[in-house]
Amino acid sequence: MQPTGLKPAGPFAAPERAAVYRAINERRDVRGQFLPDPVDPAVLRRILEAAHAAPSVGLSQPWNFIVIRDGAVRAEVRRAFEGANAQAEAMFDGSRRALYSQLKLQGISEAPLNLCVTCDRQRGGPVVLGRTHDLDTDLYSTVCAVQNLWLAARAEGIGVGWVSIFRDDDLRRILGLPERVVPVAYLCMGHVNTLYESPELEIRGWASKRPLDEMIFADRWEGRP
Ligand SMILES: Cc1cc2c(cc1C)N(C[C@H](O)[C@H](O)[C@H](O)COP(=O)(O)O)c1[nH]c(=O)[nH]c(=O)c1N2
Repeated sequence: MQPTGLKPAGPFAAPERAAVYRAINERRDVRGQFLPDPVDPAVLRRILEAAHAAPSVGLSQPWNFIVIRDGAVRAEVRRAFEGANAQAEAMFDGSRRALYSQLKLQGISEAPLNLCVTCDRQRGGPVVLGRTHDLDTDLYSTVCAVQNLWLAARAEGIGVGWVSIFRDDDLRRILGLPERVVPVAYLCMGHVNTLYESPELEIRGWASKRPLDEMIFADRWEGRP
């Protein structure tokens, strides 16, 4: 007799597996391909349900989703990006700086929907199972929710672009976040007709994908000390 709550768990049927891997492999970070069409609330709901189904430390579910449609708020966020991006550009030298200045790194105003995924660092109380020795596991949990969201959005034909070039204080002020709440991911979202076949940063010559075999070590760290 199986204990209550268990159900059979075998591999998915081949087309279902293919769909999962397709979503993973065809997910892209979107900056410039957003269409102005609004995102259907039912579609957004499914995408947020996917995010909310993510694993979380001690089942603390530390995330919130701030849904931003207001153009005035987006304009303010866009200004915050411009300020931080000017600082960012100055951190690179020579030809890297020139290339950086040509990259489009956000679609805040073009995307009809922006979403800030936050992490409440006090969710679940003072002691959370699994977070007792690594306080950042609530942040890792929130990132799991972001990845679920990103994959579900791909399956729905909704592009997502993550923007992290902000001064923390700016986002906090604009979105009215209390001290205990961390803005983990600022996402631009909207319908897309086309997506790049590989990461745009690779196509534009900024960075390239590394082979998986370089990433796999056996038993111990095998890279540079
Ligand atoms: C935590 C974090 C933060 C950012 C990003 C991603 C992640 C995970 N990415 C997107 C990033 O550049 C992109 O994921 C990689 O280049 C790989 O491309 P694909 O996502 O596979 O298309 C990103 N992109 C961008 O244009 N502006 C940004 O500020 C950021 N910030």
